[in-house]
Amino acid sequence: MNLPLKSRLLNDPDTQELIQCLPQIQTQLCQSQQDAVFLRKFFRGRDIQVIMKLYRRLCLVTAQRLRPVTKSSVALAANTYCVLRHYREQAEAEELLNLLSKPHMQALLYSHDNIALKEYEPDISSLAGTPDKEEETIKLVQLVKSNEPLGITLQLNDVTGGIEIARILHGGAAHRSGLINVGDEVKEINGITFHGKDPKDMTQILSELQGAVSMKLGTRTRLAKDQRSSSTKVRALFDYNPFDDQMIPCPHAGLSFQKGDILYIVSQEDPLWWQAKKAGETRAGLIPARLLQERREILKNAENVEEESNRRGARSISPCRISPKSVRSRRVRKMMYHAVLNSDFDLGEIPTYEDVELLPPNSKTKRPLVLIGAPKVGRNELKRRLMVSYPGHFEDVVPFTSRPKKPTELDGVEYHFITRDEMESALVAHRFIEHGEFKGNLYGTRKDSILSVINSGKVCVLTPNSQALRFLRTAEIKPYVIFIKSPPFQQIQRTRQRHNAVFVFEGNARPFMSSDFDDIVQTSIKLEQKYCHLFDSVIINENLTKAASELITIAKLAETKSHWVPVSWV
Ligand SMILES: Nc1ncnc2c1ncn2[C@@H]1O[C@H](COP(=O)(O)OP(=O)(O)OP(=O)(O)O)[C@@H](O)[C@H]1O
Repeated sequence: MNLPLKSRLLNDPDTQELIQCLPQIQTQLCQSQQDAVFLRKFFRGRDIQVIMKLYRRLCLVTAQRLRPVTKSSVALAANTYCVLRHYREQAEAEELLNLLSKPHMQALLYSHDNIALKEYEPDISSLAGTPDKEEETIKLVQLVKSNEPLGITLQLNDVTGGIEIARILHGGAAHRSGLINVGDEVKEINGITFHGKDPKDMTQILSELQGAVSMKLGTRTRLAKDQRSSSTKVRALFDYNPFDDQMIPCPHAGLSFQKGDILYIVSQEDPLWWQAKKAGETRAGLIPARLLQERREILKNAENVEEESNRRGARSISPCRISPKSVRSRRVRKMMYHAVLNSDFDLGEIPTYEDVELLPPNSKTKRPLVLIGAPKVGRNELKRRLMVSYPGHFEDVVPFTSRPKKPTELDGVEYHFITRDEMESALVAHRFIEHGEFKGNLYGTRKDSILSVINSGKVCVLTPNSQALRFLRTAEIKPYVIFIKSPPFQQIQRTRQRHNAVFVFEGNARPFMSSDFDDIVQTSIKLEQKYCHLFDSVIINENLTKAASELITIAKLAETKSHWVPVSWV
């Protein structure tokens, strides 16, 4: 049976074949005349004829298409390069290495991969309907990577399984290119597929890439989040090495620093990982944000407190140790608390970052010098030497006491003599930066005594216990803190014995013993561990003359140069 079809469609061999089969189908399948009419109409319909034509075209394209041998010749060449480097002594290998390193060759391979990666199938979507407006676009970015990292970190998108750009580090190669955005999905880099892989593995691969880096990125229509910039400067209160950090998204993107380093925070976009750089550096790196570091420190402190309490159980230490009157000074020495184990201060502090600013020198009000150190390390000896170096320039403060005045003493010279009641009410009003009790009498240093030296235009020199730092480090006082550090055991023993140094306790002087040196060294180590983030300078008190001259130099610098201080002091 012949069906009247338009000649245009009759020329289509597939349609013709189908129509020729119709009588057979009709005989075998159609039970009723009505069904046969329906089938005839269906096959004569325009839609089925277009579909058949399309199908034939697709079959032709598939059969004729030239397929590339590889879609990742750049990666192949890179691998070959790495292998061949070990055979440089062979002329052929050297020649091939030369060839592969030529920019033209690399560009050729890169173009090859680009073409190979494009699927030149017929655009079915244009036949089927309008394309999806939400569909991502692919961009190809080429960067040249030297020894510096690309400056990106990766993260897994749990929904799509893709690996996305989590951060772009300020000043890094990716940032400078201006072509990469946070949220872009990394499809491929140098022919290596990223989708579905572990971001850590891919980060490692990224760090090993050298030379031209070809990135195929999927980018959505949504705008990448702006990287919030920040002009905060902080002093690091802890040491940090990204390669020791299990949590950092990419150790190569991290910035290592040491306690006391000043860091410029360039982005706080991520609540857990900030981007920071050091002074004079252009490239930023990742550092743990304050929030993250605080959490870590709280955990660490909890462990330390437990260890400490176990240790203390074994050897009990008096929390209040009072040192006696010095044979050299007419004033009672005021080491009233054990300097290491008063936990009030320690528990209140979580050393992460301190916001800082540069404080310029002020010729009218000079910053007090605060010498911190282990008992008997030599702070008062150094203070004395400093004060005689420029008579009238430095001044120490006169402490208060509830002890009755002796006939040989003058009020306001050795001490300010006040009653116990007056002393106690001043203590309640927090007027003392440190205080203690010795043989039933109260002794202490008042804050207003320090302020009056500062306001007199002189440089106040203090040797308080380390806990007093908490009350001294205020915008009002702005102390410059110098740690007088003990040298190791053998050196402290040698220098003190050579100098016939005396250990003064409860008014009695005796030579130093081995255990005294051991105490000084150990306490010094503990003090440094606990408070080094508060020190502006450190002097090792080994050779007395040298240490004193260092102190004089530091005192001059403290007075004449700008220094980083807590931002609230400026
Ligand atoms: N570098 C040094 N070399 C030799 N002897 C030193 C040195 N430094 C200090 N001394 C001596 O050590 C002794 C203790 O020093 P000093 O009294 O200054 O200690 P301190 O830290 O002020 O003690 P305290 O904490 O009791 O106030 C003194 O006899 C002092 O002369």
